[in-house]
Amino acid sequence: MSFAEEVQQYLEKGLKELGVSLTPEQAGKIVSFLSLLREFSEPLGLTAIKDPKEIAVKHALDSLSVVRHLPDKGPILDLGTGAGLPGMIIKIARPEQEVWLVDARKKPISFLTYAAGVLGLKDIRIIQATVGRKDPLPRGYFNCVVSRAVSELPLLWELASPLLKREGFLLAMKGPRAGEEIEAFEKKFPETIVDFKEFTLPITGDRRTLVFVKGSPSSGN
Ligand SMILES: C[S@@+](CC[C@H](N)C(=O)[O-])C[C@H]1O[C@@H](n2cnc3c(N)ncnc32)[C@H](O)[C@@H]1O
Repeated sequence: MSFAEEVQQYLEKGLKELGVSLTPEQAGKIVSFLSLLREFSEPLGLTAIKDPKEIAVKHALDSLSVVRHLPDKGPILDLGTGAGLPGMIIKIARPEQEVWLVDARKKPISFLTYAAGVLGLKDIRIIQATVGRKDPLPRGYFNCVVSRAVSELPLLWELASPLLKREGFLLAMKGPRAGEEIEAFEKKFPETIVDFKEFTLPITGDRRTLVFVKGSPSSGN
């Protein structure tokens, strides 16, 4: 069985478990993206994961698990997208929504620009910038900033909050032991509204936590 066929099988199985439905075109684009990722992974140092099952679960299904929690409309930013995770998968799952992928490093940004062209994705902005350091991103513009494996919550909130609309929120993708981090965050930022959801990934059963942070209406973020 080819890499793409194997990834597709795991993806189909996992989508059922997640309760997410994609069109055949969207599923095909995800498989194509993961195949490109595998091809360019070693030369560009993009991701250490090579096994089709792990790629399907830890990259695609983990990224897809946030889609139902995203706002239906309005721009979304993936802060520290690296090889496009979760942002590229979100863009494929939400083709009509404006999605921005931002990373400080040049190589992943070149890869993502190429991949977006191959996949024919529209309304996607792929930008090399270090968020927080004279970055060119618009302030108060995004309905959601999503981020995986970039930093602890306090720094993430400091970077994300100026970019969010008043009603926007940060969605931080965390591992199984986010409780202490959330508690410490709430003490440091008592003016924020924090919520979280724990779940297990399909197929592997790995535990994950999604953390949602909003500025309180009176704090102006
Ligand atoms: C461990 S990688 C995670 C990449 C991807 N989100 C994932 O889950 O596979 C962290 C990424 O965040 C990027 N990063 C860290 N701080 C950043 C900042 N302030 N602005 C933009 N990118 C940042 C790094 O360049 C790196 O690519």
